[in-house]
Amino acid sequence: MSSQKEQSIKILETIPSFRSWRQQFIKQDKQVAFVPTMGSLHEGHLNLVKQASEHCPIVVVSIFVNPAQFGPNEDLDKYPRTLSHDLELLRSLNCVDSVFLPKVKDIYPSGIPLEIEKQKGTFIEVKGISHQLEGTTRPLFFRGVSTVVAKLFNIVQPNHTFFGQKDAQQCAVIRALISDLHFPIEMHVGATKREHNGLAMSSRNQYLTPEMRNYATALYNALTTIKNGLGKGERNREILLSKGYEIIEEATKTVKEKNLGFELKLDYLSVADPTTLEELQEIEEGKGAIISGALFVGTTRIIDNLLFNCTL
Ligand SMILES: Nc1ncnc2c1ncn2[C@@H]1O[C@H](COP(=O)(O)OP(=O)(O)OP(=O)(O)O)[C@@H](O)[C@H]1O
Ligand SMILES: CC(C)(CO)[C@@H](O)C(=O)[O-]
Ligand code: BAL
Repeated sequence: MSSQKEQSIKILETIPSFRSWRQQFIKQDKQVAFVPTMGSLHEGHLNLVKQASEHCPIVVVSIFVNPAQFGPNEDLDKYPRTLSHDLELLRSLNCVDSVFLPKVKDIYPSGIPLEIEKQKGTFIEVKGISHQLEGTTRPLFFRGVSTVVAKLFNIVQPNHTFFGQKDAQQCAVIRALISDLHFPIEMHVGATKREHNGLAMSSRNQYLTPEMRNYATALYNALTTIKNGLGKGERNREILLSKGYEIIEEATKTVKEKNLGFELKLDYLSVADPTTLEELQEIEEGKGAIISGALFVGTTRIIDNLLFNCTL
């Protein structure tokens, strides 16, 4: 079965061609698993695809760099686009049935200028959990993600969908979107894949030199220290966070002293309620927490999170 899949991976670039291909599995009553991505694939993505293939006989991956989730001053133009390598990787898995590669003009028929005042058409916002944490620095990010994911769900009509824990708030937002819009889709969250030094894999790691990648681990180390503190019974927010700040400060100082030609700058560290995503003042027994953060490594912003006694 696998070598057959390798040969017959269906590359579909239009919505009608995708819909028409999808139709056969409705007739055959075959379940479809869907992994949405922005391409530039790495082990984190591939692991989600493998999990998808364990759940359903049919696996669909989309590759679409979604303009609506980029701010006007973010990296839409330089976001890595490595389509032929991505397809090679997906073929090597022998479990992907179709790769959906929609065009911007088809997903956004009214156009998609990055300035919100100029935008036209339909947008989806999951209120209450889109504007804290990542939403503070990227206020339109989850509106863009929610909109494109809803559109992709309507086109792909998956039975199961797979998202990565690395983007924890995105998982919370998509779970709410599925529930609020009554999509008949079961959501799964795959564990974060990491480099050997702990750095969470991310397409944007390509922007980092090996030295930057080395110092970027300060974020993971800070989150791990906070989680270990919780594990040892510490429940005071300030004490927990201060240990994380210390690690970031030390790395920031070293990078400055060594004059490495870039800076580390902390965006935030957070210990938040897994349901409301609001900051926790006291971490109550049995409640759990999402420990997360974002760090600028030069101009590249990396994110990461760890879960304490909770799931997404
Ligand atoms: N290290 C990882 N481990 C597990 N899943 C991941 C990892 N990185 C990304 N994913 C998941 O893959 C899916 C597609 O993500 P995306 O294409 O944006 O890649 P990315 O590496 O997160 O890129 P970016 O640099 O934009 O953050 C998302 O569900 C995301 O959470
Ligand atoms: C879910 C997603 C594919 C929507 O563009 C993107 O936010 C991502 O890759 O995490
Ligand atoms: N995985 C998140 C996509 C983004 O940062 O735009």
